[in-house]
Amino acid sequence: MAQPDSPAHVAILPSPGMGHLIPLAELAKRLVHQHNCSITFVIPTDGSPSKAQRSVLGSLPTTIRSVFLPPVNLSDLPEDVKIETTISLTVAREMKEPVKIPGCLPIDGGELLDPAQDRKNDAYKWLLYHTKRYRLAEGVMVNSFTDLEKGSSTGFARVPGVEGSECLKWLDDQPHGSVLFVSFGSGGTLSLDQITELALGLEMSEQRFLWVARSPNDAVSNATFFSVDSHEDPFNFLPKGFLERTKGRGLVVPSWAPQPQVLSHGSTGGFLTHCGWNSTLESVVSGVPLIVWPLYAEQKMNAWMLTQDIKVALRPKASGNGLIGREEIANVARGLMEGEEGKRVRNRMKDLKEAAARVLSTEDGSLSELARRWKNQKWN
Ligand SMILES: O=c1ccn([C@@H]2O[C@H](COP(=O)(O)OP(=O)(O)O[C@H]3O[C@H](CO)[C@@H](O)[C@H](O)[C@H]3O)[C@@H](O)[C@H]2O)c(=O)[nH]1
Repeated sequence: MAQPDSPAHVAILPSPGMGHLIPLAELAKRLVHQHNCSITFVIPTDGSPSKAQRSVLGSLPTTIRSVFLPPVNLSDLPEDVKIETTISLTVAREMKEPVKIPGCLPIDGGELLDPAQDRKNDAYKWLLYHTKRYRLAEGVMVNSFTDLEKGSSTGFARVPGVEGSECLKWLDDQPHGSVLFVSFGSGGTLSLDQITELALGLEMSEQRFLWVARSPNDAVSNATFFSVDSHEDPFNFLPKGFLERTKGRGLVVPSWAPQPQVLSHGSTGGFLTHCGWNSTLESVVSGVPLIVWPLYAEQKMNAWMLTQDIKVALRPKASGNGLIGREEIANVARGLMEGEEGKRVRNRMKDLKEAAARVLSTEDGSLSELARRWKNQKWN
């Protein structure tokens, strides 16, 4: 409850999906740094927070706090449920299910340790404070042994560390502007046949590439929207011998890569993207031209704008069976990285990068006005 000259405390409720959390995290940083607001993220979820969510939230200044709402059980929804319904239910429902801690048997909330029971109590805040700091440690010694707590030790080993640095190191060794980054956002998945065509197309193109691969889903194209992680090892679905044949020239990473850092790396020269809006903006900010491959949501509209209006992207065509074939992928990848058409979109992207830098370096008038209104708001 802000007094006229005390800083506003803003609660941000991002709807599910990394593509919604990431821009709000950027907004939160601006509100803290430029307008002295304090921020609490209130995050809905259908399970335990994903690695990617934890990594974004963990990278924020300590003045930005986050609390996770109890996970919602969505298992009784019909199979053909649309993502908009799932998102709405995740934001609206109260959870009565046992808490799912990674690697552990689901446990009734009442059985959790005492300080977790009363959110108003200081002990609860200290519990959150200390547990969040565990991830800062290089390692953790635990007074137990694996056979006693198999599940939880596996879950614990999956907590994110310096993951992602592998691909940045690999990029360091590649020539300037030579690598095509291939990624379908936080939720995008392809069918098995399409994965095969994409892999063989990248191979045929003879371009360098960094591909964030997920296991296939033949039914929907946004199968990892909520969880990011593939359910099965994506490498099991690549064509036989593909990794060996492209070794050195291509790198495949499972499920997630540090995308903004990849896009701003000097070796990255193109981005094959599903056209999520954040991916689009991140590419613009880094001046990286695009190959557009829209999958769901409003991505076709973004692809249209990028190819037809501002003309910073090339678009491969699907064949009669709905698949984008390997030859088409190879041609478009070569076209972007080496062709005349690629040169044209690259130059336009360079101009846009400069325009984006101008916007980022100036004070945002509308945000200042909003912060001023929040600050002066009279609360009942
Ligand atoms: O391996 C990865 C994959 C993604 N990201 C990040 O995740 C975000 C993905 O956002 P976005 O490109 O917008 O894709 P979605 O997560 O699919 O976003 C949803 O929300 C967007 C609006 O916020 C819409 O434009 C999209 O269509 C919708 O799918 C970006 O910041 C990426 O940098 C990574 O860091 N590493």
